[in-house]
Amino acid sequence: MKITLLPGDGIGPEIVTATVKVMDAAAKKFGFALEYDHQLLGGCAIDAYNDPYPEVTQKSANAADAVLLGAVGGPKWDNVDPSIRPEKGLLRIRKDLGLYCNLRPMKVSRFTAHLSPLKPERVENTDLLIVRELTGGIYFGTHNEAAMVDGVETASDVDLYTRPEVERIARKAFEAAKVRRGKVTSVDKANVLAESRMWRKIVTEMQAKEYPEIELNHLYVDNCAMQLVLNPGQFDVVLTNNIFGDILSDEASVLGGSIGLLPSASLGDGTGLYEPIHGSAPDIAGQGIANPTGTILSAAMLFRYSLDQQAAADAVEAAVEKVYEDGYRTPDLFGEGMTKVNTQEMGDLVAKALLEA
Ligand SMILES: NC(=O)c1ccc[n+]([C@@H]2O[C@H](COP(=O)([O-])OP(=O)(O)OC[C@H]3O[C@@H](n4cnc5c(N)ncnc54)[C@H](O)[C@@H]3O)[C@@H](O)[C@H]2O)c1
Ligand SMILES: CC(C)[C@H](C(=O)O)[C@@H](O)C(=O)O
Ligand SMILES: [Mg+2]
Repeated sequence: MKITLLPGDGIGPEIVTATVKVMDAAAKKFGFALEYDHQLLGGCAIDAYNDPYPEVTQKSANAADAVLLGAVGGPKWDNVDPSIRPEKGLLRIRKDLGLYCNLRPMKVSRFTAHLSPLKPERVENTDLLIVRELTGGIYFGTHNEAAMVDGVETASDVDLYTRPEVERIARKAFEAAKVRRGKVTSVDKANVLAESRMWRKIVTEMQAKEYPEIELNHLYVDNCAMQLVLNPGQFDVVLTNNIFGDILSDEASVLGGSIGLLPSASLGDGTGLYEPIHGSAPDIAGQGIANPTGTILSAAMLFRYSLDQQAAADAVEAAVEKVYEDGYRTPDLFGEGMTKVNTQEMGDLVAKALLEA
């Protein structure tokens, strides 16, 4: 099976290297072959091709069974033309592969709940899935960069959704809720935004017509941000648009102790892309201390959704659990009585636990 590897920038190459060890261990154990094609995306691709999503990467990704991404971006490219920023490369690959559905599961682990910024008893029952629309909304509306309009410097971004875009992502959320705990919370800003009012209307109609067995409630995004801290256990599936999903998933991630733990799957009708939810962490890049767990768990999602290797997916997740149970931690989660490990040691430990299970 062909996997395009896009390590990207900052800590990206470190966490992807650690994850490949785990993927290789899983392939060995479950008897399938993985063929990797390393390509460039983001800042490193700007340096090499003056293009954050060069043609060679496009060809590889489109031909692959799945794509594994580290992260892109960093201060080195902060002042490049906005049309070729590293992040633009990420948006382009999402659009090119038609990855409208971004799944960001957040389950607080019993091994890290005590490191949550909240009291452990407040977070220990948290098990939610953010279903984020990924190829529409304000990220993909017209961007007018700052320019003088009537003598005033002005910039704007258009927030646009169509009915089919809302319906297909809402369907993913309702279907996910069916095999979870049967509840969808749709998050919008319908008290202010026309886009949100249409979103809420469509989601409400779909629940009534097609998913009466699913419990649906709506929250404004500001209230949702507060509820995530106050009572995260109330959420099952959180359905939301591109920008709110981006913000709420970083907020939710840290309830379990570190943003380094959260994986994601970006799915459409073709090749899927898998990446941790965090960025290139320039502040710790090159030190070998980044937590690769979110990327390793993204590889588990890759096995599950793109390669149909369910046993391998379960085994990767179980191996991560075992390594945490045994007390190994990267510095972001290090505490009393734990054994401190670096990025590559964490990858080695998970690979070993998987092979020995
Ligand atoms: N999917 C992506 O490629 C992606 C996602 C988010 C941000 N970015 C980009 O990354 C760059 C940096 O963004 P930022 O600093 O706002 O967010 P970030 O997620 O890179 O970092 C935020 C904080 O979390 C820490 N952190 C992140 N991942 C970690 C890990 N695996 N282990 C331990 N600590 C970790 C960082 O050290 C930092 O303190 C920007 O250029 C941004 O656009 C890329
Ligand atoms: C880097 C950026 C474009 C990206 C996003 O906003 O989608 C990131 O923050 C994410 O969460 O994947
Ligand atoms: Mg983000």
